[in-house]
Amino acid sequence: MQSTSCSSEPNQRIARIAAHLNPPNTQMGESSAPARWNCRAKGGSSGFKVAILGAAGGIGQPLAMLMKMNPLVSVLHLYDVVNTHGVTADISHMDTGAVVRGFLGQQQLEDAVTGVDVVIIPAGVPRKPGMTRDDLFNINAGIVKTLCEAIAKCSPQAMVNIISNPVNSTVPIAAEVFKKAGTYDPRRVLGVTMLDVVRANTFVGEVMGLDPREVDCPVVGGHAGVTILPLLSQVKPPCSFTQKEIGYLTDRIQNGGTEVVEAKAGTGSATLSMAYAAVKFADACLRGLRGDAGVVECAYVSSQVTELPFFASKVRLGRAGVEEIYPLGPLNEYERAGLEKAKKELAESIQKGVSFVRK
Ligand SMILES: NC(=O)c1ccc[n+]([C@@H]2O[C@H](COP(=O)([O-])OP(=O)(O)OC[C@H]3O[C@@H](n4cnc5c(N)ncnc54)[C@H](O)[C@@H]3O)[C@@H](O)[C@H]2O)c1
Ligand SMILES: O=C(O)C[C@H](O)C(=O)O
Repeated sequence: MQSTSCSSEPNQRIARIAAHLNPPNTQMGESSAPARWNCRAKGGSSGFKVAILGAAGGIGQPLAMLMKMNPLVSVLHLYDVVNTHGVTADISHMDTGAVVRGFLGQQQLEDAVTGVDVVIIPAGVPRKPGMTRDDLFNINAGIVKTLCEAIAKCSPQAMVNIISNPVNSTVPIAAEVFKKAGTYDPRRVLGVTMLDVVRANTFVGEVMGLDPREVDCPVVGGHAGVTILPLLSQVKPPCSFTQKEIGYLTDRIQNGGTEVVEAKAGTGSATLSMAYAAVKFADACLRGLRGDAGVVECAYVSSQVTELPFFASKVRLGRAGVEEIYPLGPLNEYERAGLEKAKKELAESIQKGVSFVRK
C-alpha cells in the first residue's frame, strides 16, 4: 500500500535515512568533517532552538532526553568534545517533535551555537568527595570562557543557562566574555540555581508532611555552601518551623550537593536531579521567551538586590530574558546573619571570575 502523505521519492527518503545511519566521521581534529550531523532532514514542530554544551556528560545526557520531550523545543543541538554521535543517535529515536543534531569537538562549536534561542551549559568536571566547587575553577573557568566566546560571536541574542561549577564564578566569567565581545545583555546570562530550590521544596515537604509539588521555598544568594540561602520564613504554604527544624533544613539544603557527591563516592555529583532542575528552569526560560505572563523562578544573575554585582533571587522571565528582579523581602534575624556570610564568600567568588577574564 502506498502512503498518500509523503511527497518525496522513496529513493530520496531512503538516502536521507542512510545519511543519518552512516554519519560522517567527525572525530576531533578531522577537519574534513561536515559542520554538523543532522538526524532528521525535515523540521519538526514550531518552537525554540536549544543547544546543550556538554551533552554527553552525566547531566548532559538526561538533560538532552528531557529537552527532546519538551514540546516547546523544535531543534535540539547536542555538543560535546566526546561521544556526541552516540548520544545524538540514541536521543534522535525518541518519537517527539524536536529535530536533534549532534556536534563534536571544538571545530563544530560555532555551528552548534549558531541561531539558537537558549544555550544550556553543563560542560566541565564535577566534584569528588573532599572537594569544594571552587576546586573546579581551574578547569571549568577555561571551558566556560571558550564556550561563551563562541556564543558571543555566533549567537549573542541567545539566553545562556550556566550549570558548570563554580556557578558563583562561572556566571561572572560569562558576563566578562560577553562584555569583551561587546554583546553583553545581563538579562540573558543566568546561573542555574534551580536545584537548590528543588531540594528545598523536597526537604521542607519531608519535614512538614507536604507534597513537595505544593511547596515553594525561595533560595537566594549563590550556589555553594553558605552562599546557598534558603528563605524558610517565606515558604509557601506558610510553615511554622522550630529553630531545630530551621537549622536542619538550612544545613541540608546548603549541603545537598555534598550529600550526593559523598553518596556517589568518587563517581561524580548530582546528575539526574540536576537534569530535572535544568529542564524545569529551561522550560521557564522558554515560556518567558514565548511571552507567557508570571514566569518567576530563582536564578543567579546580574543584580542590584544587594551591593554585589551578581546575586540569586526570584526573577521574572520574559521575552527579553530576565525582565524583573524581585527584592529579597522581609528576612528574619537568622536569615539576615546568613545573608552577611553569603555575601562575604560571594564577593570573593565573583572577583575571582572577573579577574580570570580581565587578567
Ligand atoms: N548548577 C548546579 O546546580 C550543578 C549541579 C550539578 C552539577 N553541576 C556542575 O555541572 C558540571 C557537569 O557535571 P556532570 O556531572 O555532567 O559532569 P560530567 O563529567 O559527567 O560531564 C561533563 C561533560 O562536559 C564535557 N566537556 C568537557 N570539556 C568540554 C568542553 N570544552 N566543551 C564541551 N563539553 C565539554 C565532557 O566531555 C562531559 O561529557 C560540573 O561542573 C558540575 O559541578 C552544577
Ligand atoms: O555539589 C556539586 O558539586 C554539584 C552541584 O553543584 C550540586 O549542588 O549538586
